[in-house]
Amino acid sequence: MIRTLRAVDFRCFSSLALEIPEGGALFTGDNAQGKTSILEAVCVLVRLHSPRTRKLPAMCRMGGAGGFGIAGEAWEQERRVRWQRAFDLTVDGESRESGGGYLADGGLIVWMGNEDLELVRGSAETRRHYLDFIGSQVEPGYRTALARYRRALKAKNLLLKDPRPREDEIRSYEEVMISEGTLLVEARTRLVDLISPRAAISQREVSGKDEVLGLEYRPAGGHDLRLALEQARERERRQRQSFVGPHRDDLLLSINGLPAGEFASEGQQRTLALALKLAQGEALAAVRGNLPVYLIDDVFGELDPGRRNAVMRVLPAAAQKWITTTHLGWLDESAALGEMARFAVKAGHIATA
Ligand SMILES: Nc1ncnc2c1ncn2[C@@H]1O[C@H](COP(=O)(O)OP(=O)(O)OP(=O)(O)O)[C@@H](O)[C@H]1O
Repeated sequence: MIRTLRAVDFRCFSSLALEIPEGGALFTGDNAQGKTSILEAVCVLVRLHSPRTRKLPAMCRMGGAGGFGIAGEAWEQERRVRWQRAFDLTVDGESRESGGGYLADGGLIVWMGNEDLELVRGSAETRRHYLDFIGSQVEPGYRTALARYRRALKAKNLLLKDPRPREDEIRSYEEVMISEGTLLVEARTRLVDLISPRAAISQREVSGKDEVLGLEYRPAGGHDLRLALEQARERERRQRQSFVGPHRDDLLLSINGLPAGEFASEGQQRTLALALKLAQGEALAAVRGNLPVYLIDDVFGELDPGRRNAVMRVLPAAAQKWITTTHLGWLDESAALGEMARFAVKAGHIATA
């Protein structure tokens, strides 16, 4: 878990210093005061990644020196991230030369935010990312298989666009796609088996109703990628595009047997997105043997008070939670929140609430 967080010139904060108890913290404040930025800083400190942007300069405080720094004690290591055109990373005072080296012994986090609604409403790509994120954390070899598959796919697509495609070369890239793609399909099948029952329970608990959640993994090339590629060969050559393989997979989501993106109410869709993230957290905890830190960014606004309080109850009691919300009037104070600090956030300043 995370004990301290410090930041300099990050988003709207010229400087920020927090001590967080085991249970976590609740951050309240009006819109545009800096609540999300605090959670984003944690995400960058732990995973070198922001769920809001891929553009690192966007995180440097406007009017600052053109860089940012974030540091803190996370999982008993003192981590420090500095960025100014490039990363400067240290763990316990030792420099880490690469992002991979920095991340190798970092902790686990689960980000829950309103943008998760895209998991239900958005394209299949969002759901593939969701699976890939879990796969990379819990399946040995997943990240490597994905990288090799993507490289081979890119090369094949380039060759298909060539006015005189070289069939031998295309076939050799297809061999890589078949071997790595088969690993991905097998791993994604296992992941969906791991997540499904957990997500289904969360859906019922958060909704407080008998909402039956269905997750169905749909591999675009079926379970026999070689056969699927053979069958698609003519069409792929004609249209100069790759149509089959894990880059076209989807995860079909349904509630009470109906496709969730088209039929579920907004509240049900939001609950489903939360259920997927709660399942992600449980899957990470089950396989890796330690609890992730939950970063929960203002997901409550659009849920009815029953569902809001149910989310609080369903979150693992022992996990550290960092929660932002515009107000706490709805919170059932009798819920076992554990020891959580409370802060009020106003115009880039934080005060104990
Ligand atoms: N690089 C930056 N430098 C300075 N300010 C920034 C930067 N990026 C964003 N901001 C501003 O920081 C403020 C806080 O943004 P943040 O998203 O953290 O607010 P929030 O409290 O989570 O709001 P909401 O409740 O609306 O989600 C906003 O006014 C935003 O425009």
